[in-house]
Amino acid sequence: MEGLPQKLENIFTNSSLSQSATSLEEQHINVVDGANPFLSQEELDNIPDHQIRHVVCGVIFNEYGQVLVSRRRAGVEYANSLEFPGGKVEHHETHEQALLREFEEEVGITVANFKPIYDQRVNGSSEPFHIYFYLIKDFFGQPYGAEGQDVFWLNVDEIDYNRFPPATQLLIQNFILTNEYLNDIYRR
Ligand SMILES: Nc1nc2c([nH]c(=O)n2[C@H]2C[C@H](O)[C@@H](COP(=O)(O)OP(=O)(O)OP(=O)(O)O)O2)c(=O)[nH]1
Ligand SMILES: [Mg+2]
Repeated sequence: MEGLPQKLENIFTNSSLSQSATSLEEQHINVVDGANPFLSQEELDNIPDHQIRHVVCGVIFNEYGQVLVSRRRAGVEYANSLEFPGGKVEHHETHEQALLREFEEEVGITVANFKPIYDQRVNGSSEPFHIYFYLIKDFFGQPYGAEGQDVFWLNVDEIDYNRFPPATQLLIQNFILTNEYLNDIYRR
């Protein structure tokens, strides 16, 4: 793990999974009841790429190996759950442009140098979406809750993945807590 900051190296070698998942209700995460019918994974996969909404989210580490997290506000899908900053890609945008815009709008920083980590199609409450998570290797500025939301740096060993939406739980379990893969990406 040459080249990685010491703390980040520890994260990638010492992580373990001990918690078991609890339901969203038990976690007090509000799943909005929508009219969207539940689609099987096969049905989700059969939606043409240009007909499904794209969502991009960014995972950023600081020099202490902490990860940037914000809290979703009341009244939105997955209200009060934690999230990685990001949002919906607009029609004219690339994923990179959307990440740049979302990070400026939501946490007031300029981001650069993106590496894809993981993506998944999801049954949203109002429409299906395809969510893409990127590792963001560079950023400029000090993050803050630019939309009035809580934003904070979290030690990776303090992440409770139950507090995130389901797609993000999978990302955390498979690519952040147990991680050789992310380390590989980080070095590329
Ligand atoms: N930002 C973010 N969204 C996530 C995560 N996990 C997850 O399932 N989502 C879902 C929640 C939403 O249904 C969807 C889009 O995110 P969003 O609500 O942030 O979209 P946005 O910033 O464009 O917000 P808006 O303009 O629609 O209000 O992605 C995550 O880790 N971060
Ligand atoms: Mg957002």
